[in-house]
Amino acid sequence: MSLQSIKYSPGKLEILDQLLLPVISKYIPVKGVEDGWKVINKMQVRGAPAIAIVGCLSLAVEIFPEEFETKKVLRQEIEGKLNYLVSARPTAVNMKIAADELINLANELTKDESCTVQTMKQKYLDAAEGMLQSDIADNKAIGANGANAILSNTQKDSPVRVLTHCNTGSLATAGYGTALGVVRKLHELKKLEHVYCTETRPYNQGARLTAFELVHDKLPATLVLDSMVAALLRSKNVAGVVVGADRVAANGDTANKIGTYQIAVVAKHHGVPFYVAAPLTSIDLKIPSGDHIIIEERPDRELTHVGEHRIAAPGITCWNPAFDVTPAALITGIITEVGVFSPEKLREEISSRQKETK
Ligand SMILES: CSC[C@@H](O)[C@@H](O)C(=O)COP(=O)(O)O
Repeated sequence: MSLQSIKYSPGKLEILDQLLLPVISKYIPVKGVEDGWKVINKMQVRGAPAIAIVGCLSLAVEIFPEEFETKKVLRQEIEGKLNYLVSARPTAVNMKIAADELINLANELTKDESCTVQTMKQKYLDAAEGMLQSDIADNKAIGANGANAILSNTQKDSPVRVLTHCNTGSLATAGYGTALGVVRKLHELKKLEHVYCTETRPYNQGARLTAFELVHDKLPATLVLDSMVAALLRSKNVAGVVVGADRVAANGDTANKIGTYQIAVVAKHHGVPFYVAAPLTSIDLKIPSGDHIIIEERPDRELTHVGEHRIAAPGITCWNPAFDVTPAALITGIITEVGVFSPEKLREEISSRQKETK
């Protein structure tokens, strides 16, 4: 069984504390929105889809035991608290899209005279819980679409070597993963010769989390440092790079974990296809390009220390953007649950489908 980052039952939410992995596997309770904001901001839970699911479920467990006098009060609670959760980490769009969707639902139910306040609360709980189920199904579809795209660029019957960055697996989602879902699907099809995962400094999502998942699930895998990617693509016959996304703009520019951009540049130089795997909930058609994406900057300590151990010279200043933007021109295809699209086709293909799914 693959790792489970989020455990939920009505009124109870726990997350696997990703700051402690891979040394300690410990679930911690999330009792409400304040806890939800903190675990997202501290990165005890991280990965764009997992952030959104935990955020919305943290409000679900908070309102579960509460009684609301009117629908207006409940609606204000939903709007205020979801917007607060959006502020925990600004780059990934999934929490914002989920918040907007749930606030719309609350607005509609407030207007609907046949709906009681109890029914309105239950509908919020159902919608938040539904995100857990739909995320896994979407990831499986992304896995199948992505494996197919990578294999279609190669000689059909030979297993492939791929490279991935950061952690996009079960730990970053409700399960299975996006880019790591593509890797998992290749393995299920017996078409994965090898996966290379980058260390992903400074937070080491690759070395700590992706490597943990790959070892746990017994996939043929090797860890490389971020600085080894050019050497790797030159010498190891890698068939494709597949990474996740925190926000894809309408023109296909993609914000993802810092270091993604330079991998895309290196992939272009070596003629290696570069894929972004992202659910529709990571695609932000409201912004025309990556220039409009706010990049979160995190504390210097992530660069100067590994755990409690200082590795940088005291007194040095640091720059620590958590994400970078890969220009669409470097992206071969964006793998979604509804198909694989070139950046140029993204807006046209996705706009109707995002509406359909609402
Ligand atoms: C399916 S996870 C997609 C992205 O969120 C992932 O690639 C990433 O950049 C995670 O960053 P993180 O800072 O660990 O939340």
